[in-house]
Amino acid sequence: MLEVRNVVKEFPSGDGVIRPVNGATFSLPQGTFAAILGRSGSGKSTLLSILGALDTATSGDVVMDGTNISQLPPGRLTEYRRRDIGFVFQQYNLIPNLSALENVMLPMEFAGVGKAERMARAAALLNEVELTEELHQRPANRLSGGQQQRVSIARALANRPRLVLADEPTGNLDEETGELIIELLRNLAQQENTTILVVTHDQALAAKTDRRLRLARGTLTEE
Ligand SMILES: Nc1ncnc2c1ncn2[C@@H]1O[C@H](COP(=O)(O)OP(=O)(O)OP(=O)(O)O)[C@@H](O)[C@H]1O
Repeated sequence: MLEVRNVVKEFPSGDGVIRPVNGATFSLPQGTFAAILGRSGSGKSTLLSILGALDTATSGDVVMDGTNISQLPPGRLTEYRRRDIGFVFQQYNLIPNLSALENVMLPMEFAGVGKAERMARAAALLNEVELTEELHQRPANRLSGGQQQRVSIARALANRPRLVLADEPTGNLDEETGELIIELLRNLAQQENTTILVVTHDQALAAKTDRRLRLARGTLTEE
């Protein structure tokens, strides 16, 4: 269960501050597939960074399965990010000179998983995202945008994270490919019992999630 309690994030701005997140409170039971909606500049990426421990909240608490992330020392925070969070980005962020298989194996190497297990898990995940034929292709020259995003989803799931954060994962894809990616995320949330939180502008895609949270003027409302 992910619990977000009264999270506030301020940035200095001129003489004062801006507060793109101003008292966000919600909770997501494990395995939920949820969307965050909101206009450009409404603070969606800021909130995602806080949940993924890439940034810290000004105040408030993020609690994952009873552990208050907001109070972890820096070393434990890195461990939390590495072990419990998977990230999916609009730009895929794959390593161009590594094969699809090697890209998915990499986070497991950082987590200290042995080579045979890394290979087996990476191949199984790439099979789940229907890239069995592309294991040894390199993203840069041989994979389409949709295929690269599927590799990045497999990579995000590599260490069996409790939470996957996806920032506009379909932003660079055509409508049909975008729908396939969302479908895939939904199925994986169920199969792997991972909570998935997707930031999207796309209402049609958001409609496929279990929960929709709208961020406006710093606060979240359930749609
Ligand atoms: N590091 C920072 N320093 C100062 N201001 C910031 C910082 N990061 C974000 N902001 C400001 O916080 C507000 C929210 O930005 P954020 O990127 O979270 O919005 P968003 O909803 O993700 O937007 P988009 O949909 O365009 O990606 C914006 O006004 C932005 O300029």
